Amino acid sequence: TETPAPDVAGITAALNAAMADGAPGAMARFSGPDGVESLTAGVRDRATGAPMDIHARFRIGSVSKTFSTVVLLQLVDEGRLVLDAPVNRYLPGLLPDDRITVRHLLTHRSGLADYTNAMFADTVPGFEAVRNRVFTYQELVDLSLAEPRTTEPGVSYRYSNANFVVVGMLIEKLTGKPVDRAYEQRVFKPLKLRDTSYVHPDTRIKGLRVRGYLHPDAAGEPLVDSTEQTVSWAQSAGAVISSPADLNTFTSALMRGRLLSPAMLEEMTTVTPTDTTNTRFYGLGLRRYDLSCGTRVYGHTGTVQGFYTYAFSTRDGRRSLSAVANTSNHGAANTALGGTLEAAFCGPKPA
Ligand SMILES: C[C@@H](NC(=O)[C@@H](C)NC(=O)CCCC[C@H](NC(=O)C[NH3+])C(=O)[O-])C(=O)O
Repeated sequence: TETPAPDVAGITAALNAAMADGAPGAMARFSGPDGVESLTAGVRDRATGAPMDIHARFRIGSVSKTFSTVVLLQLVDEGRLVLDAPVNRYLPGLLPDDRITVRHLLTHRSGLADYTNAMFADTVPGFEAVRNRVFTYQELVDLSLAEPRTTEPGVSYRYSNANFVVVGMLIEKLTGKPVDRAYEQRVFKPLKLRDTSYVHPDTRIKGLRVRGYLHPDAAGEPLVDSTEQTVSWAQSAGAVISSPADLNTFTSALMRGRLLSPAMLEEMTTVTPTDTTNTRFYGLGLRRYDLSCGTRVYGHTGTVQGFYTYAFSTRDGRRSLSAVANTSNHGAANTALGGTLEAAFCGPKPA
């Protein structure tokens, strides 16, 4: 089937809708057979009024989970660990259930509770309490284990940041190095992702950056500038910094098979439904969205204080979209931003 050209007006409309729904700014970058479309709206800094800039860097939240998954699956490809082995084989005594496997972590089917629900129940106080804190991986795992399991291992999809905290622990145990070295050597450098970094626990976004603004829970309260934080509450589950172009490069290279063996990429893109709409799926650290035109896109979404992100490619890696809005805790803005996917990959709506 021929690939429709992106609906550029539709992408712009989605960015403007995100702003109408409370984002100070938004931007999107589409890369396809006919070239690149870069679209920006609003501001990247409310104090200075500096306009959104397609080259600026921002926190990608859970899109980090796909970076962590790529590193771990490279280790599987190298025979360093086995997907269906118990996590406790590599991290003895860490988890209270030997039935929890590495695959259960990557598919959010481990049953490990997501400690962020309690941590951020009160959005702004919760954020202020941790924005400068530095957690060890073990402290985050302990927070999760203090809550009941959410499913028997492997039985149901239950999204949890704890899964990708354990993925970070596995990477550090198996490589003998901090996780940032693995990201750098195995993904950032080979793909020349010059705007992408993992600087935990440094709180800054270095270079040209987007400032992020957190919506408080109470309507009418002022936005909170949440740009500087350690993101130590997430680390390998959400602390990567990147840019629109680097995210396009990453998801495209992943789908083109530049990062994993064909067999491993097949494992990663083998999905199960995450809801009953039959359009949203999860593989290994990877979402699949089935769009209205039948196109399937693979990537991840991200939500971290002040930033909503989408980063997706088609299965052949020939078309990629990344989009960010510099707000969070405001679902309407996130849904509006998600409209960039249909516009980018399905083209103009039939009249
Ligand atoms: C869902 C998303 N997950 C992620 O990106 C991870 C890293 N983020 C979270 O789990 C949300 C933490 C709270 C954000 C805060 N919300 C609150 O504080 C709510 N009380 C905010 O919106 O900034 C994904 O996988 O797409």
